[in-house]
Amino acid sequence: MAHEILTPAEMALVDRAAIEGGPLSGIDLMHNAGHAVAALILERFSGAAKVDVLCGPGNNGGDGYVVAGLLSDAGMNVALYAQGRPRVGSDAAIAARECPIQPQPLADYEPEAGSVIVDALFGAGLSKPLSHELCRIAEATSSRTVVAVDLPSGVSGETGVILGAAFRAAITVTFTRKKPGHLLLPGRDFCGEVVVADIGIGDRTVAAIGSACVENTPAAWIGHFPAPNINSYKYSRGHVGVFSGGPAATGAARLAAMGAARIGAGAVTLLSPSASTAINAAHLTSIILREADTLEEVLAFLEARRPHSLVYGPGLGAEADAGDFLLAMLAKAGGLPSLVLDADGLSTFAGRPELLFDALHRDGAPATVLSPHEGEFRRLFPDIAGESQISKLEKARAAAKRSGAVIIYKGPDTVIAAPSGYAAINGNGTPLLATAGSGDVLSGICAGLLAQGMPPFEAACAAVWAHADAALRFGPGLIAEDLPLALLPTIRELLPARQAERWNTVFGKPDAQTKG
Ligand SMILES: NC(=O)C1=CN([C@@H]2O[C@H](COP(=O)(O)OP(=O)(O)OC[C@H]3O[C@@H](n4cnc5c(N)ncnc54)[C@H](OP(=O)(O)O)[C@@H]3O)[C@@H](O)[C@H]2O)[C@@H](O)CC1
Ligand SMILES: Nc1ncnc2c1ncn2[C@@H]1O[C@H](COP(=O)(O)OP(=O)(O)O)[C@@H](O)[C@H]1O
Ligand SMILES: [K+]
Repeated sequence: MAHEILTPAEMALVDRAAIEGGPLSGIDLMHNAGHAVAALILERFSGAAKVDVLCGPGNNGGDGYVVAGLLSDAGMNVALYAQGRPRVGSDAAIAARECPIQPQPLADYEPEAGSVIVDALFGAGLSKPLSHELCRIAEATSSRTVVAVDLPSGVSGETGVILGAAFRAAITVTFTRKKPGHLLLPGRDFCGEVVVADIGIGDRTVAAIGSACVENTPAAWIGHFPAPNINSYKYSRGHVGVFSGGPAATGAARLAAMGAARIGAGAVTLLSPSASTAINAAHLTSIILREADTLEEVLAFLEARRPHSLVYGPGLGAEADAGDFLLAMLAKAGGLPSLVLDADGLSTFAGRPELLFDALHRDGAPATVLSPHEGEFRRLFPDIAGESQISKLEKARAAAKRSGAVIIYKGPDTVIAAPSGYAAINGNGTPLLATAGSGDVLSGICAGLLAQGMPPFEAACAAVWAHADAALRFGPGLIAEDLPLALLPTIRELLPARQAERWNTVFGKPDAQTKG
């Protein structure tokens, strides 16, 4: 799969394996990397008055020397500024020797208007915060056009964290695969457009490293995306149960219900306390309404209607009784359908999360997706949230392992992680989603996909991607009520893609394996 995300350490292993396996040597790869960056600059910025190439002491700097030589050969006005000389015998030292331009000391560098700046200071090897001098240069270039080689210097490729300060790139050209720092915030914000260049390392060499992380694109889950069969009927297409809150908080559950219905669940039942029945009835048409005040009434519904998934949390109130009710349901219901816990269904376990985790690890526990935003994550996993050294990716993985559930760790850089450690980082998030109730719709979309038989990790990934894609297509002015209907263009493109995937399967390409 060509959508793996590699940590800098994994990338170094891939580089080494490629060099050892041949036919390309380290300097060949560096030439290819430099070619990719130079070609992009010639394509996009050939009219620039000048190109200033800033080179560091390692192989990132080596790429910079190649870029400088190529652009100069192509007739551009190039100046080179270097910090430190490459280590004798390194590929970067070869590249520096081959470069026809004499480097000037980086300390003398002052950006000029009209120049394009190539940041080839540090990439995967960034090991400490930028010095004061480099912070000054990063700051001085912040309003200029910067093309970053591999990563903007100062961005941690592993975590996306900024070490001291970072260059703000218009375009980042990285090699072979993206790194977490290209997708996780704040790094993503410093990368600008990210271009992944092929420098001659084959997919097999990458696959052999066994990265357990992908970028969340349809390629990661389209093989599991549900499509109705010709003989489907409403309940076989997927039946979702959504728990409604009390009379003052019913909207959240209705948003989830509409999300589930629009993503293709054939039937959605809103389980409503009797006090909320009238208000829910006044707002619902195709969604089925069922009164349920007690655990017995809920269990009777589960027994009689056998829904395929449940949404528990939006609008329920974060008091302890919401959690107690869920635990009782988990203890009593045999073969509970898959479950999406969101919002109050998470917050109700603040201070006692192990009660939930124990229940989810028990034999016969349902497949569960937890979809916390930052605050809910902190309530359920305070120690993991407080770890300053690990990335959002690693936090989501640790939370999934501990809870036994798939985690959708929401935010502008949503991470989805399975208890196995397999994870995806979402790249299509949009601030248009920062609107009240959009998370409720997401929980419904996820439950709708689960009800249609999508495995939990893939359902979570698909829900996150489709949710953001719908928002992007709808555009400014979006509110949560718009989201279910806004899903239609997204689904209309996904279904033919699913069909094409089926044909690939018929012609021998293996169907996607579940990663959950
Ligand atoms: N053959 C290959 O593998 C290929 C590699 N490729 C390219 O190589 C890049 C990785 O190269 P790399 O491993 O040499 O690391 P790089 O980013 O140059 O930094 C290391 C140097 O910087 C120094 N340093 C670090 N942080 C610092 C700071 N804050 N302030 C000051 N100094 C700092 C660090 O010092 P040290 O930590 O040792 O003290 C060391 O000297 C990768 O991003 C890609 O562009 C491509 O050509 C494709 C083929
Ligand atoms: N700035 C942003 N960029 C991208 N996605 C965002 C942003 N802010 C919020 N989101 C997304 O919007 C949704 C908000 O969910 P949540 O915080 O639970 O809101 P609510 O409780 O109001 O429904 C999540 O899917 C989150 O990832
Ligand atoms: K760089």
